[in-house]
Amino acid sequence: MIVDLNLRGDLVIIVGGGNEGLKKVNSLLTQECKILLISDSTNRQIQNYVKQKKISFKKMRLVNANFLKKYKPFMVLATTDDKALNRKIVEQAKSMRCYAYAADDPEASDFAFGSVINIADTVQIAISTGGRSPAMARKLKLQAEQIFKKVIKKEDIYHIKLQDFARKAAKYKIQTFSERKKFLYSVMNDNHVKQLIQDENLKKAQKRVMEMLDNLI
Ligand SMILES: C[C@@]1(CC(=O)O)c2cc3[nH]c(cc4nc(cc5[nH]c(cc(n2)[C@H]1CCC(=O)O)[C@@](C)(CC(=O)O)[C@@H]5CCC(=O)O)C(CC(=O)O)=C4CCC(=O)O)c(CCC(=O)O)c3CC(=O)O
Ligand SMILES: NC(=O)C1=CN([C@@H]2O[C@H](COP(=O)(O)OP(=O)(O)OC[C@H]3O[C@@H](n4cnc5c(N)ncnc54)[C@H](O)[C@@H]3O)[C@@H](O)[C@H]2O)C=CC1
Repeated sequence: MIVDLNLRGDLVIIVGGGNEGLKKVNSLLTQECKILLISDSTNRQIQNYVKQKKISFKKMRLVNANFLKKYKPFMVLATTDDKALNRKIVEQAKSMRCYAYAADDPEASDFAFGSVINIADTVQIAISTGGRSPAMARKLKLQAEQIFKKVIKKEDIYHIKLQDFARKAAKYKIQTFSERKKFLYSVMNDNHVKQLIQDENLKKAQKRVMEMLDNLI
């Protein structure tokens, strides 16, 4: 099952600062969570993230998973190249009731990563082969990316941003679900809104939404 996790404000610990550790940091950076990376060495990209204060870093050579007890993570990702250590980290994380993952151990992990197409940090499309072939998941992503980047247009991204605005305003001002739904579709199909979005004028489109909302009441 593919789900879109809400990690906002949560602590995620990544152990291992190599290729896999970096991939995981990159997936988490957009999620507004706190990221702590623990590793005895890192690469340049990770060092840049530390300098930019996007992640916290502890330089440490681990022999077991006892260090985890000091923290209250929501999720723990073991990405070292030491299988026995990764397994110990997963076991410790599970005993603390947090979500556990090891890059080299799909059986022991609570979840797997999909191959994700990210469009304007607004739409995410995940492809998974359920562990059958990560290489094919990547290949299909590259193929599908070409198509989705044509199908999902700049206007759609603006419409998503405007819908986000409109549904927050509607939740506050319109009492019933069916009326809110009708209103949101009317915003999507409104010719004036469509024109403003064509002109990339989100501010005026938001004003138009508020007018439409006022006209309802
Ligand atoms: C089960 C899963 C759990 C997980 O880690 O999440 C898993 C497990 C493992 N992958 C391994 C190897 C490779 N992984 C990739 C690539 C990706 N792997 C990803 C996900 C997943 N990998 C989950 C299943 C997803 C699914 O099935 O759809 C992607 C989609 C997302 C991501 O990693 O963020 C990302 C592409 C991202 C992108 O670019 O779009 C490549 C290809 C390459 O690098 O070019 C190879 C080499 C070729 C090959 O093996 O296919 C090994 C080591 C095996 C060994 O030692 O031989 C294990 C461990 C094992 O199987 O024991
Ligand atoms: N799930 C996936 O998609 C994939 C998984 N893998 C698996 O992921 C694992 C990691 O791969 P890479 O990141 O490429 O390896 P890597 O060698 O680039 O990185 C390993 C990192 O772990 C750190 N580390 C190792 N032992 C440590 C210890 N005792 N204490 C603290 N830090 C320690 C190292 O300093 C290094 O930063 C491998 O076991 C590999 O089989 C590899 C490719 C894809």
